[in-house]
Amino acid sequence: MAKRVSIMDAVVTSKKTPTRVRVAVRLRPFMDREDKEGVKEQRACVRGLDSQSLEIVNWRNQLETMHYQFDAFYGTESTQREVYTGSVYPILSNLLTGQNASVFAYGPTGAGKTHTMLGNPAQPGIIPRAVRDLLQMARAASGSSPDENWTFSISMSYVEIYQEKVMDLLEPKNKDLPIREDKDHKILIPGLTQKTITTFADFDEHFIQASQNRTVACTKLNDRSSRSHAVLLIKVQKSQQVIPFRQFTGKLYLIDLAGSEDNRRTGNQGIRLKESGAINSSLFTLSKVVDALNQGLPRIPYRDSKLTRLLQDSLGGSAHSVMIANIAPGEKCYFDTLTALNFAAKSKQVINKPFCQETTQAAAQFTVKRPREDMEALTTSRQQKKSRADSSEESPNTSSNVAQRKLNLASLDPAVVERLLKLDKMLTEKALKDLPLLNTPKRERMVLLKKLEESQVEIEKLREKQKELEQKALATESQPVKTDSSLSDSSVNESSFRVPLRGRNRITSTAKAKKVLRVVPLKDNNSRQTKAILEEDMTIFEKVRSKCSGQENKPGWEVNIRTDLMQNGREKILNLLNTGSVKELKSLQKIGDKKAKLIMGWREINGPFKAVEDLASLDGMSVKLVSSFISANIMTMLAS
Ligand SMILES: Nc1ncnc2c1ncn2[C@@H]1O[C@H](COP(=O)(O)OP(=O)(O)OP(=O)(O)O)[C@@H](O)[C@H]1O
Repeated sequence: MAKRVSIMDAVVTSKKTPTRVRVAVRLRPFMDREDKEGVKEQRACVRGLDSQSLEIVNWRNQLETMHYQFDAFYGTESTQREVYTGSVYPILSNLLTGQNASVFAYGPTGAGKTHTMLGNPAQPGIIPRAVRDLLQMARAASGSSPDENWTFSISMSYVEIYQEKVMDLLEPKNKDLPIREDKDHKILIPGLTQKTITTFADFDEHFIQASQNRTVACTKLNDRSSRSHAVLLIKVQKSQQVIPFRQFTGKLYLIDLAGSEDNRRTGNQGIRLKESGAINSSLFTLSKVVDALNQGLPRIPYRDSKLTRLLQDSLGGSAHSVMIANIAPGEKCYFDTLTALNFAAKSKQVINKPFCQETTQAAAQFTVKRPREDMEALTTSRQQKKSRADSSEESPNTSSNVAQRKLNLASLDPAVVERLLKLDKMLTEKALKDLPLLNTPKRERMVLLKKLEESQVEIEKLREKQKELEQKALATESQPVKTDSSLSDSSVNESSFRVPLRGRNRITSTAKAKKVLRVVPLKDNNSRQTKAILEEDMTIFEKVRSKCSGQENKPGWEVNIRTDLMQNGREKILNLLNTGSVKELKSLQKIGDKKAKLIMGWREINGPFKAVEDLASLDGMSVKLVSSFISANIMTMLAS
């Protein structure tokens, strides 16, 4: 039986390699505003020691300091580029192999999270740099392996979690979107807007517009304080354009968390206080998630807040994660800084298990068949039609059928498909990506359609060839074969036909007749007529062992029947095939109930058989089987 595989059935998951969450700390410089407020005159409570460690004053004893070690420490003089190249760029390549990654900025309000993630036109931050590099990496990888023919498609989504509601920043009317988890524990936001980006200009356009929808407000500690957690999702889809149409999807989360707020210092009231409550509560859940992961607790409270639900992949999940803890230098921020450092320190113990998942789309197109079935498919067009009919009878809900219907939908002229694909390839090669002709799934379907068309033409050609060969073989078989003089028994006519009893052992060379056997009639063995026919017209020879083909042949038997008798027998078989009832047909050798019914059916549809050989077009019959059917019945027919 042919086995059908559904369109997305073939899913391969790579080995999960445990990887620690990477933690970097960035200390921002004193700001002008802090100068005016006299904050700068205060002592800095924290300072860097080297590229990985820092010290902070011990609040219990001002003469002591506490040391912290991280994966990276960026001091007040560090540039946006240093932070990006040191901590973010190294994880980006994972996206192109179908793995997830996430970068999130954590820290108290006003400590520099938005500056680090977004920056400004003069000092672009992680987000614009990562998007630009991903676009470049994808472009370079598209042409790197012409044999495998990979294409990349990059899309973006942008959400904010404002007061425990997921808001679509690309489509502001999508408020309070749900967060779901699929069977592989991957987090999804159904209904979230996704924009394809092929150039950085595309990204800029969507991002700038979406950023205007973000909720920011002036607080005592920050003129433009983020009142929500902002999550930019960049999806990289890598698709193979040739069989087996492998596909990888990597997701990059770039997260600018809202800052923890001490409302005695922010002076928040009313709505700002409410926002602050939601922010602090979700950050508290974030801290509980990290604690639970570090303690190996069976329940991790991801579901206790929208933020942790969304970060599920980044903390203890499948992403390569980088946390950048932003801190401010002033003494006034001491406890916020200490809390951020403690959170950062415990986060670096969290272990993630990144893996990549590969789907193969081609599966639905190709049925897995045993070689025998392939042969049968080639010999009878009828069987082909039947199998096609079978597949269309499948339940409409099976995914293979869905794929089939998709193909039917795209029932375009093959020449049109060919031209569309060529055009699309030209556009891709010329990097006219802002003019996409076909989206990825459409293109894949077109490629599949073309392949299918080509295979069908190929099958048709093979079928023709097979028919030709069969006819040739038949013609050769039905030609008189000259017998060797050594076989010139009086009963063997020169123009006799050879009907093999054992096809494979048939020997037509100079085999010497050893002994003559009399055949016992198959039916009515008392009939005089039969005896006469047998004695007169048939002789069976035991063949001697022969080395004609370089190997020893087993002794075989061969019957030679006079041409006119042979013809007579065939006509009798043909007559029975055309007029016999099921019962009468079953009286023939090698015809059972099923075949008898098939013969009746064939007659009804096509009219009478013109030759016994027409039986080959029945399901389950072949030229070879018909030949052995004739051999098995001819003598009985002659005797009847
Ligand atoms: N490394 C830095 N170099 C120069 N300026 C910085 C740096 N970090 C932060 N700033 C400035 O400090 C101010 C506050 O930073 P930012 O808005 O990024 O803080 P935040 O942590 O995002 O605050 P909130 O949580 O309230 O949104 C901004 O004016 C920003 O430009």
